[in-house]
Amino acid sequence: MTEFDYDVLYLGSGHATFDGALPLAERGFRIGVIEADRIGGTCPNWGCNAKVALDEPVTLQRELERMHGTVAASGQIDWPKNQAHKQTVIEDIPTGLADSMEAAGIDLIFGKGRLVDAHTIEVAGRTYQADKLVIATGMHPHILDIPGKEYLHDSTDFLALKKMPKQITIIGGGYIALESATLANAAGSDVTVLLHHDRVLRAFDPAFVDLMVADLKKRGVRFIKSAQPKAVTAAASNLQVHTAAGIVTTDWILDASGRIANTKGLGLAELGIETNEDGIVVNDYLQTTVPNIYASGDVLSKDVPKLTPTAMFESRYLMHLFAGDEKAPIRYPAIATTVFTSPRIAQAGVDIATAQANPAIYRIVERDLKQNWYRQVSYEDIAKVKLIFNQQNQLVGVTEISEQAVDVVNSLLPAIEFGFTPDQLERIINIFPSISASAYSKLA
Ligand SMILES: Cc1cc2nc3c(=O)[nH]c(=O)nc-3n(C[C@H](O)[C@H](O)[C@H](O)COP(=O)(O)OP(=O)(O)OC[C@H]3O[C@@H](n4cnc5c(N)ncnc54)[C@H](O)[C@@H]3O)c2cc1C
Ligand SMILES: NC(=O)c1ccc[n+]([C@@H]2O[C@H](COP(=O)([O-])OP(=O)(O)OC[C@H]3O[C@@H](n4cnc5c(N)ncnc54)[C@H](O)[C@@H]3O)[C@@H](O)[C@H]2O)c1
Repeated sequence: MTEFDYDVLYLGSGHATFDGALPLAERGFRIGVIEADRIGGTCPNWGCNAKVALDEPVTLQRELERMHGTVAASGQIDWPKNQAHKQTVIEDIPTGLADSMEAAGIDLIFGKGRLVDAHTIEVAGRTYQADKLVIATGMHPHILDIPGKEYLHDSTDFLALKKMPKQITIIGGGYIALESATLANAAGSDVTVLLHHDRVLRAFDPAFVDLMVADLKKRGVRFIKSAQPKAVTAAASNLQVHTAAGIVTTDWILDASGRIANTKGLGLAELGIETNEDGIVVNDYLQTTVPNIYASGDVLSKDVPKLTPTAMFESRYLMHLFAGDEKAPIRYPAIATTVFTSPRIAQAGVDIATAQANPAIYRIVERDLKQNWYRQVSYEDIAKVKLIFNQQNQLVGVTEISEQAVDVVNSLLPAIEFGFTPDQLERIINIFPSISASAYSKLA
């Protein structure tokens, strides 16, 4: 191994890298991390952290609204202040991460990396060699290739808006489209969502998605179905989006039509590393078609959701594999996910579509949580849960729509992942009253 500069060299510094690279370095491995942009990648800089910081006032606004005047406040969001607060909260994260990595002995190499052979990456004319390479280059926003595409903005631009435009048009019906629609609407913008077909958030329970969309419509968000954009033109004081369903006039356009794996320009094809439309193809050990080159995080072609906790799990799996304390293929646990709308929709484990398709295996119990006295404390009016049990009465899946859905799903996750039996469920004594106590009540 000593002929190489490093034991492991990572391309990219996001969660798919640092959650595993750090402990690996602490265990004495020689690690290099190459980063072309900000340390930490999408999640802390242009994703989860930025988004959830901007969303905090929305949660508060909704709670004030539900309290029906118990607390006197307008709930109006001061967008420039919200933006400034978000910036304060996230701006030191890259430095903090870089300091931790350097303190653990990791070499940070800045610049755009490209593989030149199975052990070598070139950055700005210099080459670095390692026994193992990990490609963790993430994804970038897809931008529609239409006339006037220069007027389209991506989620990074949206999360950095200094001033909230009066009118926003959002293209797409995925996580980013719905979260941004919620945020912009709550901040006072007039929001139109252009849908490719007729449904949004296809990975979630359609009945719960309909409830959330109905609430957004009530708040003034306009959804236009089958409105594929064909062109954008500039008028005197605004923009016009020409769609299959007519012309939409707007001040600002967010293109949230998906994200694409960063596989181009890395020299992958030259090395015979297989890729497809979804990313880099790997085996169950996250190994590419070149045995000493691995891939991790969003850049992977995979069946599990492309989320931060998935990237973290993969980077830690590789850490254990490289350190020799893991020999088995990767085995993903139940992965919890939410869309940060208001109310949220969160889910984990077996999903509703699978449960409905297999009634002999799964039993779905639906509860309207408005009847739950604890939810009445915070006047939760859109609050429903679907619990999925197997034939042994073990909880195998949950999906909830409510303001507190994230905490409910997180608190039920151990029961799902470890297959708690009814007897074990009875032994769980949560703090009372609390959301976890409410989530676990009547499960056994
Ligand atoms: C707006 C938004 C909101 C999101 N919200 C959530 C959320 O709430 N919860 C959640 O779980 N997930 C969320 N996600 C998804 C989450 O951000 C990703 O799943 C996660 O960041 C993936 O980590 P990664 O390390 O695989 O990729 P990234 O974090 O994208 O890191 C890849 C890194 O590689 C670098 N890189 C790329 N090419 C090269 C090269 N050639 N040389 C050197 N460096 C290179 C990039 O600059 C980048 O820093 C969100 C994503 C977006 C866009
Ligand atoms: N809360 C979270 O965990 C969170 C939040 C944001 C993003 N993310 C992650 O980031 C990734 C990207 O999110 P996203 O919302 O960009 O993607 P997405 O795949 O969730 O949604 C893309 C949307 O664009 C639409 N679309 C696709 N092609 C189109 C076209 N040509 N014209 C018009 N519309 C088109 C799709 O129908 C879909 O509704 C996802 O993998 C997601 O896991 C997660």
